Amino acid sequence: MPRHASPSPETTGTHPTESPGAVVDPTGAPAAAGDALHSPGPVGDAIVTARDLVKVYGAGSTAVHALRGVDVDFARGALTAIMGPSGSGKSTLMHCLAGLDTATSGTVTVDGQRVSDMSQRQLTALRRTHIGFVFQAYNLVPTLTAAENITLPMDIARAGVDRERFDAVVDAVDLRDRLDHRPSELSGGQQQRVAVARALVARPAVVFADEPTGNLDSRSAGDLLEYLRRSVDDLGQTMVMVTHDPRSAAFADRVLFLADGRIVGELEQPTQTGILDALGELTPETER
Ligand SMILES: Nc1ncnc2c1ncn2[C@@H]1O[C@H](COP(=O)(O)OP(=O)(O)OP(=O)(O)O)[C@@H](O)[C@H]1O
Repeated sequence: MPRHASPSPETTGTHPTESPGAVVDPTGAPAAAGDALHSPGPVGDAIVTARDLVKVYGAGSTAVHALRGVDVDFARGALTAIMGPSGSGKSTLMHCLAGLDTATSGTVTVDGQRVSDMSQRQLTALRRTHIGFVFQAYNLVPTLTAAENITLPMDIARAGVDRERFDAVVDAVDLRDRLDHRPSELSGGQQQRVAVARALVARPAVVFADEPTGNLDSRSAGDLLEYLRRSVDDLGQTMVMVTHDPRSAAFADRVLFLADGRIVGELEQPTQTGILDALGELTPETER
């Protein structure tokens, strides 16, 4: 769902800060910003879904209820941000959606495949073929060039590299003139762009990004977010990004808010101001 025809200045994200995104109510009608957060409604053409997802770490009196029955859909070809206070369950949700962790109960479906029923072996195959990952640390191999790092997962899997896709991805993240460089010859932002290209090149159904700009300075972070946005708009890539940063989240089509293991609301077409207002509603005054 391309909607950012021309990226706006990096300092404000792609949405104007002056007009907050609307908080969506359960009937689907946009409500005025500042209203209480409401549960998200259904999403058409969802590529990732979770139903009544529960994750409990430990047992008995020390049990931690990280997810308390999450129902959520992620739309195909959209960039969705997940936000919420520390400990609200963002990483746990992402790990369960991506097959990196197993939920205690509930179901996860990725691209028509029921992740929650899979064996470890099937999960490994799913992650390799259907899911791309971008983490805070770039995790590049220092002895390989940018091009070799991008195709490494496919080389390991002995899968042929689709040159057309490779070119489209390299252009989307603007790495054409850096392909022969090793990571030590690249800036942090360029290294993360290599990591993004590596995540995208196998045409995954969905890319999960965990604080992808966490190691970058403000300018490089803004650039990276533009490239992530372009990957969604130009390549139709579905992307889910966990972030603490309202500026990063403002690049998304939709922001989901977690609190205490539950999805407590969402913003569509979010702005930084709308996100800050929503976070203010969720975060106890003592933690602000
Ligand atoms: N392996 C684990 N064992 C026990 N408890 C865990 C484990 N992983 C996470 N938790 C707990 O589950 C809850 C949710 O953690 P999670 O990391 O998903 O939150 P988060 O929203 O990603 O937090 P942050 O923003 O600080 O990264 C927290 O109370 C956390 O302490």
